[in-house]
Amino acid sequence: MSYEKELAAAKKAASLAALLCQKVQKALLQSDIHSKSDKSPVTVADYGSQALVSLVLERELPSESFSLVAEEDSGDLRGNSGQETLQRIRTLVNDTLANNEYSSVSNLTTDDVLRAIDNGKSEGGSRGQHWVLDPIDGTKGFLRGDQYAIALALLDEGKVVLGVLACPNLPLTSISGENQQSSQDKLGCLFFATVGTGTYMQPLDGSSLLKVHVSTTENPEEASLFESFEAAHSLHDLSSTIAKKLGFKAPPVRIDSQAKYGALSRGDGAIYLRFPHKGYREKIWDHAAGCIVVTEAGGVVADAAGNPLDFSKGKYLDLETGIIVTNQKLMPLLLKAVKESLEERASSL
Ligand SMILES: Nc1ncnc2c1ncn2[C@@H]1O[C@H](COP(=O)(O)O)[C@@H](OP(=O)(O)O)[C@H]1O
Ligand SMILES: [Mg+2]
Ligand SMILES: [Mg+2]
Ligand SMILES: [Mg+2]
Repeated sequence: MSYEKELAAAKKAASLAALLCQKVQKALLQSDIHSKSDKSPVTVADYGSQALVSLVLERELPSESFSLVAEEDSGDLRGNSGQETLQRIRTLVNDTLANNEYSSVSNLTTDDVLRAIDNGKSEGGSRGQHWVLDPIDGTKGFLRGDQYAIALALLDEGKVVLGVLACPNLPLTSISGENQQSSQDKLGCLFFATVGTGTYMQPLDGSSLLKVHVSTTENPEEASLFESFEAAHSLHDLSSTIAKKLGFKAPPVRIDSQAKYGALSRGDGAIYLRFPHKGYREKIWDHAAGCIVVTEAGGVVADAAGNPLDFSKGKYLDLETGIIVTNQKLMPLLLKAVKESLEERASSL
């Protein structure tokens, strides 16, 4: 089955959401940032992005069975304290629609916006098709002015069949360790993949198209390792033990969001390691798009036991703690180093 129509709609939706996020990041007001019940941050851009993607997908792909599993919900926007924020989201969404090809639907009410956000309430699963959305992945990076991604994927019978990653702050050129970033670098990448057809990258303005491949290096000494910027999201000391075992020379590249998967898909680095603290449960929207972007570029994504990720179990990924991403040649070596490091860590605790 081809997913051409779905891909075109997903690229449109993610690109439009990226425009909204860029506008907010440029002029971030303190009043735009809120704390969710789990204390994680959420901004008007997270909500606005979710509403836009939901609206564009529904409009481009009319279907009775539209299902979206997305990170945010409208709960905090419905009370009195949420009204000002809701108005701001509505203005952002309407302005973004009006300035693009959707001017005829840019008169949304606050109820329309709440409904669009809550469209993302599906639970996913192993039957039928479900869209999976992280409207801003890396909200902490977004707030720092660093990396973030709009991550959109499609599940069909429990498998990821399409993924789009919009990374507004990612340079179009490599971010590998030895490449010093310069302020001249052009920013803004869109990665996309459908099952069986490879991974492509284009500038967010759509001006050119490039097929990308993961690094084919077998030698960790010449490779970069990616991990979360936030130490609370991944055990930096554990990845450093693994890196030492493998003989990595370069320090890790720490960046936020699924931009890591995008950068890996074009060979900027060779390994991405993610080891959350005990008890954390990974959500499907944090990995679905990134996973297909890397695998279609020739890479492998696995949990710490070497099993592929299973996206068919609802909102959560059910896995052996840890996510590891690399090319086919390095995976056996990496799994061995991960296993040894985890055993050493367990015996020292
Ligand atoms: N304690 C924790 N351990 C691991 N991941 C966490 C975490 N708390 C939040 N996250 C997830 O880490 C994501 C960001 O990943 P990264 O560290 O690679 O930038 C967050 O996505 P959001 O920013 O969409 O909420 C969130 O889902
Ligand atoms: Mg979040
Ligand atoms: Mg996320
Ligand atoms: Mg998010």
